[in-house]
Amino acid sequence: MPLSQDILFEAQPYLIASEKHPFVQGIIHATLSSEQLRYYDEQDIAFEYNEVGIINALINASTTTEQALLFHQRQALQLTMLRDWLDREPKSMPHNWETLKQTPIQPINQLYRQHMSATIQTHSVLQILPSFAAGEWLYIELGKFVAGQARVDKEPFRSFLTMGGDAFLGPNGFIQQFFNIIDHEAQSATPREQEQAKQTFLKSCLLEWYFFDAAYKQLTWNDWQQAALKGDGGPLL
Ligand SMILES: Cc1ncc(C[n+]2csc(CCO)c2C)c(N)n1
Repeated sequence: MPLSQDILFEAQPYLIASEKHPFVQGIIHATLSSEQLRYYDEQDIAFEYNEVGIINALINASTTTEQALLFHQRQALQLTMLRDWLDREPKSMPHNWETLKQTPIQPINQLYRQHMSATIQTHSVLQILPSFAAGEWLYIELGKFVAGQARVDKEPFRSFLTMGGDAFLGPNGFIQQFFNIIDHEAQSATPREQEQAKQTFLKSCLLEWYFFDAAYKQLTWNDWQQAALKGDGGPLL
C-alpha cells in the first residue's frame, strides 16, 4: 500500500473531529463572534507567513527539478494569497508585510509552527512535506464537508473554508501531487522514516483541531500566565 493511503486512512478520525468542532460548526451556522473570527484571522495570517519558510525549505530539499518547480509554484500562490489577504485587512487590524512578522503568536499557533519548522533541519522532503501537506489536505476536505452542509449564506462565514480556485483539487492539483511526492520519496526510505513521516502528518492534523479550539476559546499567553501565576486557571485545554 502506498504510504499516502496509509496516512489518509489514519487521518480520517482527525478530519471527523475537526468537522465536529464548535468553531467549524460555528462557521456553518454563522454563530461565531467577531472576536473569535478576529483571533482566527490574526493567528492564521501569521501561520501562513510561517509556511513561506516551510515551502522555501521544500524547494531547497527537492530531489528533482520538477519537485522544486511544483513547490515554487505553490510558493507563488502562497505569496499572492498573503498579499491579497493583507490588502483585505480591516481598519481595526491593519497589517502589512512588515508588521505581519511582529504579529503576537499565541500558544497553539506557536506549537504548530514549531512542529512544522522542526522538520526543516532534516533536509528531507519526506519529513518536511507531511507537516505542511496535512493542513492543506484537512482544509480541502473541510471545504468539501462544509459545502455539503446547509450553511448560512452570509459573509464573512460564506467565504470561510471555501477553497479558492482549483489549484488544490483534482489529479493535477497540489494535494494529489504532494501525496505522489510523499509516495515517491517513501520508496527509497526506511520503515522508520516512513513511520516518522506519517506521525508528522497526524500531529499536524491534531494541531489543526487545536488551532480551531484556540480560536474558539481565544486562548492567549495571557491566559496561560493568569492560570500559572494566580492559580485560578482551571483546565486550559
Ligand atoms: C491552521 C491552518 N492550517 C493550514 C492552513 C493552510 N491552508 C489552508 S487552506 C490554504 C489554501 C488557501 O485557501 C492553506 C494554505 C491555514 N491557513 N491555517
